[in-house]
Amino acid sequence: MAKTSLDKAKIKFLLLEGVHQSAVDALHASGYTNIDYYQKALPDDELKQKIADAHFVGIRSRTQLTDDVFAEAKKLIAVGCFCIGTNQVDLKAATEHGVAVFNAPFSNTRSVAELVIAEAILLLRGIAEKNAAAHRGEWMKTAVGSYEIRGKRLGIIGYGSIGMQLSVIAESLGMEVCFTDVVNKLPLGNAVQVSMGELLATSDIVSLHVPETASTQDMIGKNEFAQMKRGAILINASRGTVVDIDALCNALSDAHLAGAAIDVFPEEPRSNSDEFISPLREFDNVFLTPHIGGSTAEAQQNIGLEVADKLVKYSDNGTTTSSVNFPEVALPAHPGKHRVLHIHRNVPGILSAINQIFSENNINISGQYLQTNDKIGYVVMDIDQASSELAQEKLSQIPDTIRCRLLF
Ligand SMILES: NC(=O)C1=CN([C@@H]2O[C@H](COP(=O)(O)OP(=O)(O)OC[C@H]3O[C@@H](n4cnc5c(N)ncnc54)[C@H](O)[C@@H]3O)[C@@H](O)[C@H]2O)C=CC1
Ligand SMILES: O=C(O)C(=O)COP(=O)(O)O
Repeated sequence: MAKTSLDKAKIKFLLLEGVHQSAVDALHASGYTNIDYYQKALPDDELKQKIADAHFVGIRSRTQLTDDVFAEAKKLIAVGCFCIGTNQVDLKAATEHGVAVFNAPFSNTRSVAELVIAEAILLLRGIAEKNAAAHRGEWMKTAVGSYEIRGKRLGIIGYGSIGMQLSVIAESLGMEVCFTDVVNKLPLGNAVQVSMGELLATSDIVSLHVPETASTQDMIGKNEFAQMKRGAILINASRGTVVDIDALCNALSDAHLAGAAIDVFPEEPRSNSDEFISPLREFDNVFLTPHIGGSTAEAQQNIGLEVADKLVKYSDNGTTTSSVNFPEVALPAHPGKHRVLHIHRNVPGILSAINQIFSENNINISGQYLQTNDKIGYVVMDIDQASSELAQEKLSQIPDTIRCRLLF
């Protein structure tokens, strides 16, 4: 088991939102036992209080890590998003505080795609409505407005990991697939890339798979609904901010849309004991699911293992592979040596300042690794034990240093 300069029992992990047990087990197996675990997202003031002495925090999509929260998190080394989206984290603030952020970019992709396909089939058969009616004692046996998905056109907005997975499954069921994306993408199978206008005007089902960004805010509103075919359906398992909910309610009230499946909302309850409030509750022909697109046993277990592993590697030896905000460095073990990790703003002259300190103090470097992105530089040096504290002290004084850690 790798040793760290700080006693592992003192390295505190704050895990929120019911992160899967596999993460806890993986941390324990690597010697990290100081785990503060919560099933729900914490209110802002409690979050600030709990994060103040945490070295690592694990969250899912609900917890907002803002600049204010990072300002309180004086000891924080890394954030693990146990999900795909990282929009809930102020990545700029994380970077400026020298905090590496990791996520699980693929582990729940399949779960989301399967849910979307299931919803597409059920919505084209009017099952949401018929099911709700049956629960009230009504018998809606009719073929009117019921269709197979075979031969129907699926329009995917955002052809990334989930959009592409969905595309393949949909084609295997006999659907025709078109998609739109800000980037030119290699279409899988017979899918075709089209403009947003063409996608909206020709698709029987429109499914959203974009991240939450400024460009996707309210991307589907009144104008977009007006361009959709009468009787089409909308599926949103991306982020709540992507759809204008009032405009969606109007499109449903006017029966312009035949139905919808919405998994994500602009405001989501913090825990299962809080009420879910939405104007969509009145529509029988809308599947409302509590942000569970990625919530399957398979996905959650894999995410737990994947993100815990990334946090452990970063804590044990400084590896940042697949970090979403840090330069990526895959580091070998450093037996018998101390490892200095220097995170700095990416301005000219830092590497030469570092090397000058080593040369002036006669410190031999047995391994040096450097990677930068547009914001920060990450330099890792393996040196003799006798010089490591001096090196850390001197390196910390270099202007534009964000953080300097020592591992052994
Ligand atoms: N409901 C749930 O439980 C889950 C929701 N998600 C959400 O799904 C999103 C997508 O996930 P992935 O497919 O893995 O992400 P991805 O990053 O692989 O794909 C996103 C795609 O959207 C495209 N895109 C970005 N801005 C766009 C715009 N303005 N117009 C058109 N295309 C645009 C990108 O170029 C990319 O191809 C995540 O960011 C997350 O918010 C992810 C997992 C579970
Ligand atoms: O992976 C994502 O981006 C999701 O939206 C899933 O979020 P969750 O972990 O279920 O809160």
